[in-house]
Amino acid sequence: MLTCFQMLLYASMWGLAWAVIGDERRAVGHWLVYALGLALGLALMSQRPDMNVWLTEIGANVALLLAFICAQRGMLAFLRLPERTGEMLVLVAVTLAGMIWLGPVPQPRGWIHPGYLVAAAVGWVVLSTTWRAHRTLRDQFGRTVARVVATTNGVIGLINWVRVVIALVAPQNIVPLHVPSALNMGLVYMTMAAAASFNFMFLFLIVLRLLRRLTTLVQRDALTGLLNRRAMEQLLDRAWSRWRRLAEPFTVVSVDLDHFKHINDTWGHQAGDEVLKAAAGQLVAHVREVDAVGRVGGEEFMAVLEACASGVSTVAAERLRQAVAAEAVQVEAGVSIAVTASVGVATVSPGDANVGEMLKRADAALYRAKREGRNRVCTSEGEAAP
Ligand SMILES: Nc1nc2c(ncn2[C@@H]2O[C@H](COP(=O)(O)OP(=O)(O)OP(=O)(O)O)[C@@H](O)[C@H]2O)c(=O)[nH]1
Repeated sequence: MLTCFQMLLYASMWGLAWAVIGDERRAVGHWLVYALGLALGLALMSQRPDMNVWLTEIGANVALLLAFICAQRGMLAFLRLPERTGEMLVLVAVTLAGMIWLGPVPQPRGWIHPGYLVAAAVGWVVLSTTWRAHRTLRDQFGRTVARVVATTNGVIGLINWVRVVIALVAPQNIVPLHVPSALNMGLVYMTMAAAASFNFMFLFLIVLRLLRRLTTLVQRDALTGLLNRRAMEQLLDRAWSRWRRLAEPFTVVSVDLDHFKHINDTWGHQAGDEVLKAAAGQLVAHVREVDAVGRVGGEEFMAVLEACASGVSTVAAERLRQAVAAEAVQVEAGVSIAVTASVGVATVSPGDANVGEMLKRADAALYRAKREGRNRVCTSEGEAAP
């Protein structure tokens, strides 16, 4: 009954989550049914041998099997993996047929008991799903999380298979689940611990995913996926601190697309958006991994080049200008347009009192590039040949 109460607590937790977390409703719905199904199955089992034997034997076992299937389908839904519906339907049909054929057996006679049929099926569902989900879990949440889930699920699956093995090799040790025995108590505690771990782990993963989404919303530009102005400012502050402490130079490259208003006016806003995305892709593809690229205004981008002194900064900026100019963007079927960009470069210098002064120098260089004919790189010290 204690385990049943624990499951009802999880059910209320998932019920609450279902009401407030829109994006993960499918997975959360599965876990709500899982906790309710487990609570129902355990409640029915605890009524043995007083209640109807079909309900407490077959009914309870069916509830448990469906509950575990829901738990695993929830995991697959959460990871956006196929939910194996056909496979599960076959499994339920075969197990149900087997249980009905065996009929309710209130006093287990060795392995001849519907409960062991269900235990074998549950073990398979849990372990095979864990196997399938492991790599995706590791890719999305890292090794540690994947290991914790594999261990938790592994324990749940193995508990079920161990029950079947004990029933097969030492049937004399088996006493009905509602009768307290060392084996049964061990099973109950292990099940409680594994269930707690499973439920809290996935609640934690939902929160983690929401946090990641929020971070992305706060730091990324929705159109291009690049860092936004706020994220670039934070990044510049960190680069500035490194410069002050370690004298590690860095360079700011301001990139502004030329005549972008004309592109919008001629081909429409959507075509303009495509041009912005293409330029963003080109910029990201042409900086080093340690560098960062952001969209800091309508058609204005910025690259922060780490550990980059003035000698190489012009070469890097020129590479970015050429990369934008090299990409013809398709704005209509059969119509591609060339886009150019003006670029201003400033490398941090001992004369800068703060990062703002450095940015002003980069902006001044950019305006000079515009004034002097566009599609060129200007540095804050002097113009570089395009
Ligand atoms: N499609 C699209 N256009 C945008 C977006 N943000 C800003 N713009 C447009 O970008 C244009 C910028 O125009 P201007 O500042 O005159 O710059 P420009 O036409 O590139 O001229 P120069 O910089 O002098 O070469 C404006 O028409 C804005 O409406 C956006 O997210 N999508």
